[in-house]
Amino acid sequence: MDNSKISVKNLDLFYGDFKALKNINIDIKEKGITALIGPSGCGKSTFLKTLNRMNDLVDNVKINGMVKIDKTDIYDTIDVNELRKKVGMVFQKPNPFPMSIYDNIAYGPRSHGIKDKKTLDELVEKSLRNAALWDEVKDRLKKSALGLSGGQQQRLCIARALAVEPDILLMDEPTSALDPIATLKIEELAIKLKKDYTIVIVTHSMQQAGRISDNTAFFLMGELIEYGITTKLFSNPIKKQTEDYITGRFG
Ligand SMILES: Nc1ncnc2c1ncn2[C@@H]1O[C@H](COP(=O)(O)OP(=O)(O)OP(=O)(O)O)[C@@H](O)[C@H]1O
Repeated sequence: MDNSKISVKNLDLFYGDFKALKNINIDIKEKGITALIGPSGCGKSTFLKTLNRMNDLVDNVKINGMVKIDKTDIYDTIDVNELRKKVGMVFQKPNPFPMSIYDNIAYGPRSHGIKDKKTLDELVEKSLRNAALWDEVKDRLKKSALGLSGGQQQRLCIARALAVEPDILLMDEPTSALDPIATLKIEELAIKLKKDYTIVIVTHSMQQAGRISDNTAFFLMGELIEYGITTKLFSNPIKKQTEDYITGRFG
């Protein structure tokens, strides 16, 4: 599809001899939330990491096929640092750096050459506001990020990802370590951010996929079984495997 933000064609991924992704084809439109669901070990995280080449860091990984972002093959022509600036990532466990809240957010922009204090101050405030954290931390910016609650730390990690002004945000089970209230805040935040960003989120929770995503992709044993509009996939799945999974018959 021509207007895809992310276009994946015939993607296979091997860990050594093990084929973890099998001929994945998917087009993801700009903006909105795409949820990746499926039972443990089906390849959701592996697929997510192909979108910013995080698998490059794993030994013995072999990838065939094509991943295009904005029509550029990310395994061919693009500089990995530029790619990771454009495609931010948030992980399962909040992982703030052991430094102040301010420095956590300023870290990315500084590493991309921004030194001016006023510019950094503005970026820090904007990113924290975007991540719905500013009001809670504006009086303690110089305090350690490790003193924040788990939910605040996860929003800090989202703010840190936003600070380098990405287009795409990858989230790998971002609420699995959080309580229900912190989870709700992250979900509300994701819904707000999807107006401006293309978000791809791995979730174990079908309820979460149903609450926040526009489109859902169901994976099973390394294959993409079904992909479509979330409400339709959950109410009227095309494939039997999808129906079995969403009705709790396996997984
Ligand atoms: N670094 C690795 N080396 C070898 N095999 C791996 C590696 N990472 C993942 N795998 C295997 O690839 C398959 C897919 O794993 P992946 O983590 O992508 O699944 P997942 O759907 O995200 O699972 P979960 O929901 O449990 O996180 C699994 O069989 C897993 O054991």
